[in-house]
Amino acid sequence: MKIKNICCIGAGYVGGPTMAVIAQKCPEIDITVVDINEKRIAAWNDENVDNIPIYEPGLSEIVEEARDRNLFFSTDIDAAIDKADMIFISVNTPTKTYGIGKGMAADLKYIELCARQIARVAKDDKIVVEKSTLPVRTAQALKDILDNTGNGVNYQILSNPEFLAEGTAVDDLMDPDRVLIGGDIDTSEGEEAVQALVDIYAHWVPEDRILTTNVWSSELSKLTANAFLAQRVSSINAMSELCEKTGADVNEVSIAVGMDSRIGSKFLKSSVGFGGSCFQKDILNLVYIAKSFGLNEVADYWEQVIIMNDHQKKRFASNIVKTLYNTVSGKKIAFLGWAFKKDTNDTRESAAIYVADYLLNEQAEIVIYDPKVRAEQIYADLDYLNTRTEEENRKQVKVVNSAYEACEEAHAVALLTEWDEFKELDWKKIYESMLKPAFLFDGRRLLERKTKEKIGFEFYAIGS
Ligand SMILES: NC(=O)C1=CN([C@@H]2O[C@H](COP(=O)(O)OP(=O)(O)OC[C@H]3O[C@@H](n4cnc5c(N)ncnc54)[C@H](O)[C@@H]3O)[C@@H](O)[C@H]2O)C=CC1
Ligand SMILES: O=C(O)[C@H]1O[C@H](OP(=O)(O)OP(=O)(O)OC[C@H]2O[C@@H](n3ccc(=O)[nH]c3=O)[C@H](O)[C@@H]2O)[C@H](O)[C@@H](O)[C@@H]1O
Repeated sequence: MKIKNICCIGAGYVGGPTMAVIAQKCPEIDITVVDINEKRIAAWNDENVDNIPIYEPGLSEIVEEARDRNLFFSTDIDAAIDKADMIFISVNTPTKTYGIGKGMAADLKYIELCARQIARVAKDDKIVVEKSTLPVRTAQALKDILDNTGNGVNYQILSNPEFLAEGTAVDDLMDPDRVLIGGDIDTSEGEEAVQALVDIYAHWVPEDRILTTNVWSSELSKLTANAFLAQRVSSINAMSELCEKTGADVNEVSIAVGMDSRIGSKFLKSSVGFGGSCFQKDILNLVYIAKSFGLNEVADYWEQVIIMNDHQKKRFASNIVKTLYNTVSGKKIAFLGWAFKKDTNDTRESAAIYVADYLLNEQAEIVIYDPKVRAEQIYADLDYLNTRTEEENRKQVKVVNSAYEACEEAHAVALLTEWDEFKELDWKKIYESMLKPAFLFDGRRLLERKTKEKIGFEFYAIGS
């Protein structure tokens, strides 16, 4: 079966870049990415390609090449569904904030709305692809909704989880470690649907890296991969606290441990804590699923990854207060970085938000600089926590356009995101503009201790 038209529901961090790359690699397929968010679609269509809503190195060039050739962004969801042979669902699946499973389970209302819309609109057979990260067995629920419309349309449901990381989305999509496709491989229709998706990826991914499994293995592998990755960060962060007490250095420990080929060197960088839209939500979801099967030990095991991460963020913030003579009330703290990692404008669950909230509770004044995050986003992140009024957040927090401006007359600088440009700053100039003693807290192990101490900073870095 040859796919001619694809519709992707959800023009976010996954839907946008993923479809842009498929469009570039498969010029014979027409791809329409749709969303209910009109502003987002307008931004994807912005004449100036630098204004597309998601910042990812290399993405704007690809969008520029494929847009209006075989890549389209639209709010006309019905039309795109009607035309498509294959429909990707790439909508958000946040943690539930209400009802049963509140604070843990994945909220599947957006997924269900998509399924109902497809069921209402579709007139001919469709392959529906789960691109969003979903609890294991969600495909069954999708199938129930789609099959019960009684309009004679046949659906094949595939699971094709996305493993891209933000900041490297384009590279990850161009050269993935693996592409995972789960389908109903016991039937010939299922096999045919799986093959249709394999054929798309095979335009640029070597076939030995395209893995096909049953649907449940595919759904569960995505949650497992994120849990394992986050667990590595929590594991090294747990060691960072022990390093600080013993004179060991977490970077040295990480290199020594990572050289064991059974352990591997990647994802062992100690930090102020992992952020991002997915690690926490996906682990909470895993914990919820385990509990719902009565697997309490399994649930507790994975929950500890989150507990450790919360501890790391809190410990970084409380260390700032302790070091600044047990009070930051009325003191100016400069924040370098707000995004949850470098090379992205995404701030979801960024450690910086929680460190700021802690310090604001201690009545600090915070001045923030991030090269890619806008002031409205920073205020929205703080307001979302509901810890204080919007007016108070605006009074206590300022957002500025340069690192130097942020640090001027600050009592302390906290480095929260590992942007490369922070390494190149004129740290002597920063030191001179600060109040003394000038404290520098490196939450990312980005800066070299020796040179900063030589300048005169009181220097603290995670894990040393
Ligand atoms: N952000 C990431 O790096 C990764 C995310 N994922 C998963 O991919 C999924 C999507 O994540 P993101 O792209 O980050 O989310 P996002 O929030 O950036 O984008 C989702 C989009 O779906 C739209 N949407 C929601 N309901 C809709 C509906 N009924 N009809 C049309 N549009 C609708 C929203 O308006 C939004 O623009 C999630 O399940 C996430 O766990 C997987 C791998 C990486
Ligand atoms: O499902 C998802 O959303 C994605 O989640 C992560 O990608 P992402 O969150 O974009 O970014 P990561 O590079 O994984 O970083 C996550 C957080 O962990 C932190 N981190 C990462 C690695 C490390 O060694 N130390 C560390 O503190 C980062 O600073 C960041 O805050 C996974 O890496 C992707 O494979 C997955 O597709």
